[in-house]
Amino acid sequence: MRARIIYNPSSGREQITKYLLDILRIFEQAGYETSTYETTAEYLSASNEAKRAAQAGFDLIVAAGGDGTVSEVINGVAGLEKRPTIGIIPAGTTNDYARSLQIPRHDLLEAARFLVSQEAIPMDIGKTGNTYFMNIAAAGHLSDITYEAPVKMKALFGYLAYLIKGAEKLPRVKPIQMRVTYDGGIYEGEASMLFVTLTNTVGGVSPIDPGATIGDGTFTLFVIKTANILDILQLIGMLIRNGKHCDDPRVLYKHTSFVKAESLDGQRLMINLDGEYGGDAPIQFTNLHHHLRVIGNPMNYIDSVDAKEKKNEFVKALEDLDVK
Ligand SMILES: Nc1ncnc2c1ncn2[C@@H]1O[C@H](COP(=O)(O)OP(=O)(O)OP(=O)(O)O)[C@@H](O)[C@H]1O
Repeated sequence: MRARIIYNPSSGREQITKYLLDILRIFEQAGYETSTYETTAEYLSASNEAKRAAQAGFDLIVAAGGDGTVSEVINGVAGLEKRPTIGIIPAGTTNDYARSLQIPRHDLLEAARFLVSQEAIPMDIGKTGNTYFMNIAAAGHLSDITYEAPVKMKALFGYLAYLIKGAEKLPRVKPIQMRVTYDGGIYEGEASMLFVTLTNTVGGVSPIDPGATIGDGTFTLFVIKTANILDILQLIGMLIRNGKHCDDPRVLYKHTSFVKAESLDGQRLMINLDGEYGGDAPIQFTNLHHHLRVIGNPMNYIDSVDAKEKKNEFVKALEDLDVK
């Protein structure tokens, strides 16, 4: 068995290089003939190397970095006929995907030991055009906000902090007349944003969808029909407190294997794929069922202590704003 570790030396707190020899030792001792590749700032360096290594016959490709590196590695191999198993050493700042797979996130060596001791499981990924996403596609005003917000606000908790702190100052969010097509239905009407999710943790908030079964071939689709900031904050409160947002009449909530989103009134509908700009609507997302084998355990997600603390902070911030 051969493993290729693609690591981003600049991810997170730049710790990965320090632990690299120990990580190599863990993989070698587990029976992998292991080599490493250091990514560069050059566009798609992790992607290109992942593709090359897959074509060279590596059995396992480990993305050691943040969500950006993981996304690049997955995009490098997802279009190939023969795809290696993917492992993740979470060395970034948010590490959403690793969180949803329950990979240890606070100790790089523990993550490496986890990878050599756990099974790979088949995961669904999303496809739009020639781009793949593993966690979330978002569209609408919330993604507009992301581009103005500082980099660290990429994650959902960042969005929330931004929304909550700036609630009074935010420009009025104008609804967009949208058509959203999904398995067996069409929503046509006003909406401010939509989310298409594959895992149950986004920006550290989980579960996004208490009714989701990870890897069942469907996305969870949320269309937020309201553009009123107070309504949106209330929905966020429900998401954090009890998951009741799924049943709220201001939300369209579906499980579907494809989604098509269109803007009907000429307003720009920007798409964000796993935290990066991913083009404009009209756009179609397709769920590729069990397309990649990824090491981890996406079931039975339990909030970590830090997730609980963050949730409490947000509930408090919402209460301070008098959002019930
Ligand atoms: N050697 C390098 N020097 C500088 N930047 C790099 C290098 N290698 C990769 N990059 C850049 O790092 C970015 C990806 O970072 P990544 O997501 O892995 O870490 P992060 O931003 O710290 O974590 P997170 O996404 O979890 O916040 C890409 O934009 C990529 O071009």
